[in-house]
Amino acid sequence: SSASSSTLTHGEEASTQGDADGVVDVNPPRGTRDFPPEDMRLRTWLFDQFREVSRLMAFEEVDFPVLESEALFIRKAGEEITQQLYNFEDKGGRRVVLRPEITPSLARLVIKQGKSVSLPLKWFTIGQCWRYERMTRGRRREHYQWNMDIFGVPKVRAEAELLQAIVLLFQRLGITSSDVGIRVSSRKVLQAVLNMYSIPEHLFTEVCVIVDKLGKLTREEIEKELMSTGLSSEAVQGIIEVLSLKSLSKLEEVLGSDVEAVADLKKLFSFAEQYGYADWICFDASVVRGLAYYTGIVFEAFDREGKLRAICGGGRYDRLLSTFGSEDIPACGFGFGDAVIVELLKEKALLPDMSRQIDDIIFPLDEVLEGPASSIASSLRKKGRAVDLVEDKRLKWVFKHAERINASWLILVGNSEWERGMVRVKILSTREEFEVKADELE
Ligand SMILES: Nc1ccc(Br)nc1
Repeated sequence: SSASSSTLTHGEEASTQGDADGVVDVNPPRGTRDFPPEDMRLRTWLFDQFREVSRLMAFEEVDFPVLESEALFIRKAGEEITQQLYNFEDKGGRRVVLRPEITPSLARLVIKQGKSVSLPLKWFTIGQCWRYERMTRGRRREHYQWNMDIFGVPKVRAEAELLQAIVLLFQRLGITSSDVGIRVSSRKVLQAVLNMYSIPEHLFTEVCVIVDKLGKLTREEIEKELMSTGLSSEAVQGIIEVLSLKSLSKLEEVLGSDVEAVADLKKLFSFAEQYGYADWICFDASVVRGLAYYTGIVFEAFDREGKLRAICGGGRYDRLLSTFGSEDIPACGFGFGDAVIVELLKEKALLPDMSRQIDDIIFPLDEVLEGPASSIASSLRKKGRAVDLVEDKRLKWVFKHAERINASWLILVGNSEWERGMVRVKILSTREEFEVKADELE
C-alpha cells in the first residue's frame, strides 16, 4: 500500500532525496497507478481496440491538456464529479484542475473552432481523468477514458451510432449480450413527469442528480433528498413510480404517445433492430446518469451479473455550449473507462495473452564480434524486424531470455562462422539450426 514507504529493490541506497530514514517512497501518489511493461501491453491492446472502433465509426481523434481551467467544471447541481475536483491555484494565481471528464474540453474546442468546423463532427479521444476523493474509500483518483462525441446531429441517429460503437467494442473483446446489457432511457421522461406535477424547470437538473443515486441509496434516502428540494410527497412518489418502469409500452401508457421521450426511444429501439444490436439494449426509466448537462437519451452499460459498477455511460447534451456563453449545438457522447472493463475481462477469462513477442535475438559469442553483431541487428531492424541485441551474458541465460520474450530466431555470431561470412540461426519454435550467410538474413 502506498501508505508505507517501500524500501528500494536490491537494497540500494535511495538515489533521490529520501525521507528521514533515507528511503524514498517508490509507490506512485495515492490513488494513481504505474504501468510496468506487462500492464502497459494490456493497456495498449485495450486502447488499440478503442482506436479501431473509432476508425470503423469514422471518428477523428482529438486531444486536450489534462490541465484545464476550473471554470469549465463549476456547476451548481451537486454532482459528485464537481465535488471531487482535483483543483488548485497555479503559480500565476490561476484556478486550474486536473480534468475530471473530457466533454467540457470537447465543447471548449468546438466553440474555439467556431465556424471553421463543419457539422456534424465526430471526435474521439482517450485521456486520463482525475478526481480528488478522500482516500477513506481507497478508490482510484485517476483513470483513462475513451470518449466518443457527435456534434451537430439533433436526431437519435447520433445515439444509435454511439451505441453501435459501444457494442462493436464489446464484440471485439469477446463480450456478448449475455455478459453485458445497455440500459437506455431519456431525461425527457423525467422532464415529462416534472411537467405533470408542475415542478419548476430550475429543479430539473438537481432532481436528475438525486435520482441518479437510485440503486446506490435506499428508496427512503432518495425520497428524503427529493423532498428536501421542496417537491411534494405526491410528486416524489410519481417520480419514483415512473422511474421504476422497465417497459416502453408501459411508459407510453403513463405519458402518452405524443411525448417526445416516447417518440425518441421508440425510434432508437427501431434503429437498434436495423443495426443488429437490439439484444444488447433495454429500456430502463431509472437511468438518468449523474452529469447535470444531459438533456435527452441517456445510457449505461452494465454487467448482467451485477458485480461491477457501470462499464461506460453517456447521453445527449444539447445545451452544454450555452452554459459556456456560446450558441448551442446539439451533441451527444459517452465515456468508457479503462478499469471496470478490465475487471470484466478478468471475470470472463477474456484477458488476451500479453506476453512479449520479439523477432530476433542477436548474441555475439566473443567481444570482438560486437561490431558485426551491431551491423546485423541494424540491417534486420531496417527490414522491420524487432531485434534484441544481447551481450555480456552466458549462453544459458541467452536461451532462457529467448524463451521468456518469445523470440522467433536466435542468431549466434561466432568467430569460426563469421570468418566465412556466416552466422548460426536457431529457429526457437522447431529447435532447427542453420548456418546462414549474414547478408542474406531477413
Ligand atoms: N470522473 C472520474 C475521474 C477519475 C476517476 Br478514477 N473516476 C471518475
